[in-house]
Amino acid sequence: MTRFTEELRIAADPIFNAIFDHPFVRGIADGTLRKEQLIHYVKQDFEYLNAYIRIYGMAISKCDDRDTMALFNEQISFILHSETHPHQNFCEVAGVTYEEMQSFPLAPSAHHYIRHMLNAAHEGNMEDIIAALLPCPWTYAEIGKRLLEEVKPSRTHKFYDWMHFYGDREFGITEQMRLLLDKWAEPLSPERKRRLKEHYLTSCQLEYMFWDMAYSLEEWPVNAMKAEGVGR
Ligand SMILES: Cc1ncc(CN)c(N)n1
Repeated sequence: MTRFTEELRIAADPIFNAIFDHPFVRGIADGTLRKEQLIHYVKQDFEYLNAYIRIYGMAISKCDDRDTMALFNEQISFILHSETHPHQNFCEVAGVTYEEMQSFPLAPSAHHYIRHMLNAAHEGNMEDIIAALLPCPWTYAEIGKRLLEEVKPSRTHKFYDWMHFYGDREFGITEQMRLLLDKWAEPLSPERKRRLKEHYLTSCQLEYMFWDMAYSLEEWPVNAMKAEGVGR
């Protein structure tokens, strides 16, 4: 029998392919990203990962077993203490400090993505939360692995650390989340499974939009938020 999460991955294949071909991901491969694009990405991703941590916290509040609590707790720690490294890589290439990149208002696509995950967490159960969170590690694990295979970066490649960080690691958490989602989805009705697929595919689309936001330096249409420091 096909795993539920395998069905999700198959349905998302065109989105994964569009992400691999996106100019930001191509720019990591050939080292051609501009300073402003790296800066926009880090500012937005810092806020995105803060939200992701909070959503793990919401998931813990709905948990009734210690193993799952421990998994989410480890992941929070991983984001806080390790996922700073790929950000540092982008900051070094852009010639800025990480501290300067923190606490900026959200751009529209980052805002949309965070609100989508928060909605799933507020309105749904554990399986809704995992379905919305899963594309985050899964897409990056595949991007990292593909880039390592394609580029075979030498130590002097600008984004050597970024590629190794994601290419070497993220399949572990992806597989652990997949096992949970497969288990929780198994007894559910076709209607509920459709809803989970919708959460997952929407997050995949928003992963694409996040890359696009960073590449195009996306901002709100009227510049009235930045000056006020609002928009999170
Ligand atoms: C938007 C986004 N998606 C995924 C990842 C990888 N954890 C990330 N850092 N940022």
